[in-house]
Amino acid sequence: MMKSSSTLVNKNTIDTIAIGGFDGMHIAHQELFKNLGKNGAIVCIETGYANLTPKSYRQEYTNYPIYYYILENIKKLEGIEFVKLLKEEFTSLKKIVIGFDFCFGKNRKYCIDELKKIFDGEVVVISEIKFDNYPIHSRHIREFIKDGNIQKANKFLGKEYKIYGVAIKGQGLGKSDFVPTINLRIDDFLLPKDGVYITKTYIDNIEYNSVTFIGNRKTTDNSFAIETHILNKDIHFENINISIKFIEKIRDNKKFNDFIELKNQILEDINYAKKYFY
Ligand SMILES: Cc1cc2nc3c(=O)[nH]c(=O)nc-3n(C[C@H](O)[C@H](O)[C@H](O)COP(=O)(O)O)c2cc1C
Ligand SMILES: Nc1ncnc2c1ncn2[C@@H]1O[C@H](COP(=O)(O)OP(=O)(O)O)[C@@H](O)[C@H]1O
Repeated sequence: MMKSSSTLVNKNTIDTIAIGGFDGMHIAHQELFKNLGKNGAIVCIETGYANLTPKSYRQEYTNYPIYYYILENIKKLEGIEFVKLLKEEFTSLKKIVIGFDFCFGKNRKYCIDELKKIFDGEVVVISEIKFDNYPIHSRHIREFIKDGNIQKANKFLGKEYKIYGVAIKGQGLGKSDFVPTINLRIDDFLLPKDGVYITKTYIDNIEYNSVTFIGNRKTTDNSFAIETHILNKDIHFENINISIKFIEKIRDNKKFNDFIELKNQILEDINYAKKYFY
């Protein structure tokens, strides 16, 4: 039932765990982790809809080992059964760190008070963390990203929003008629609103300044594309695994009357991004 992302840590030494979904590994999640001490671990409840840091991508944002429970497998457990499961998994467990709104088990009927009654160790409860008086939650961050409000999403995340994908073949028009681009296929990650963004692109762990287009190529073949143009470099790469960090939205997607108008706009986008970087 449980999958460990860390093979280096002996589970029996873990004395403190933080529990939650932790999609995004945002600022509030990091506040919980500050209470984990030197033998801590993170227990992720996988809901199946995590799309800010899906699957094991959460590990990039913490040095603590992460263990996963599939929600489907544990959601029917009574409180006592869930705590028993945790104690069996982590035989030295003494402390559980949760947020103010943590509930678990059958019909989510067990919350902080019940956990304190059932668990014979310490329960540390973190009160609601806010940014500029606005509560920080993954669902709010998803809305910011869907609105293209990347700067706000990044503030809540405490880092730049990053997605992973693979390079795929494009129309072959970029190089000849516009600017060269890497076309991407992205699975699992939430995509920002259609438009053009200032981004950083990572290939083989090398960071490149870039601009990224997301949307239907209304001016050419109308098909959906995610395309990145690397600034100031003609790159050749073998690795098809690519990641992109979003910094700021430049503009919405648009249909142009002809290729020349689109090319001029792309050159303007590039200049705008260059002003940010250089
Ligand atoms: C910075 C940038 C901005 C773009 N903006 C638009 C746009 O507003 N409307 C559009 O139809 N296509 C836009 N595109 C996509 C171009 O249509 C696309 O790069 C071109 O069709 C080449 O596609 P290919 O790489 O598959 O050959 C943009 C591309 C880049 C790199
Ligand atoms: N803004 C917050 N302040 C304090 N604790 C939080 C906050 N957001 C989440 N938590 C706690 O972090 C853990 C993971 O919560 P989760 O539900 O995955 O986060 P989110 O609410 O962002 O979706 C839970 O124990 C939860 O109570």
